[in-house]
Amino acid sequence: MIQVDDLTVRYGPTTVLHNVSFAVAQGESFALVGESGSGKSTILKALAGQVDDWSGQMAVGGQRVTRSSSRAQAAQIQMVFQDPYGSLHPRRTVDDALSEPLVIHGLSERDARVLAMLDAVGLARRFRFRLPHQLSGGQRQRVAIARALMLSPKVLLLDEPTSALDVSVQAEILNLLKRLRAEQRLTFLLVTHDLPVVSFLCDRLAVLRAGRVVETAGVATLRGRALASDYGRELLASCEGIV
Ligand SMILES: Nc1ncnc2c1ncn2[C@@H]1O[C@H](COP(=O)(O)OP(=O)(O)OP(=O)(O)O)[C@@H](O)[C@H]1O
Repeated sequence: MIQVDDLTVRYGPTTVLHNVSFAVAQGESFALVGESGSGKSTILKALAGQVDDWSGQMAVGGQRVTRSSSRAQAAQIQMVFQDPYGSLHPRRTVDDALSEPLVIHGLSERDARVLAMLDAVGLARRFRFRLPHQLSGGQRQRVAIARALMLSPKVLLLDEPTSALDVSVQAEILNLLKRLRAEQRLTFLLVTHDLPVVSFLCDRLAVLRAGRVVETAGVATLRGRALASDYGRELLASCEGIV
């Protein structure tokens, strides 16, 4: 479903990704882990067409990502960010946020679709006309997830989707993502610092360091604390006892 080959990305004179390659099968949940600045978010941005200076090949659902990917193609890939305040307009209601993708893509039955999506993400219908600041962090993240799913994408790119939330709320959102993935046969590409999140939500992971993939492994290898690379072992040591 996602194929990345030899992806190199530059910001000005600085190369931040060096020949990154990995593949994610349909329905799979794949994590990108690694220290801050290793280039994890840049991979998501490149797949979403938000990076200008790149080389290599990327494809989603068999369609190559190009510098001018079409709107129809973009609808197949949606992003969810760490901080839903960043992605939700402060003066637009939940209803606005969920209706907007439908309006842009000329889709009908907006009322029914918005209500069905509120139900799908476990947000009571009474929140429909609230503003983001009238919601809790977890509720806002449910809205951001709902918005990302409005166009029935095949792939969700998740950038630290729970790291801004309280621990108890993190578990709720992780459970929600797990359920939605199964129900909607989604493919996940997830950026996180949090190895327990990988263990809970993912099938495989790639370990990044300084813009390079140093290891790709199955989640059983992570749970068995058997990552092969030196850096993978360092990451495991930093969360001793909790993976
Ligand atoms: N728009 C930008 N312009 C210039 N440099 C950037 C830009 N965005 C990211 N970078 C740099 O690219 C490198 C990779 O950043 P990226 O955000 O992909 O890392 P990350 O692994 O996701 O880090 P974090 O976990 O902190 O989000 C970093 O050195 C960062 O400073």
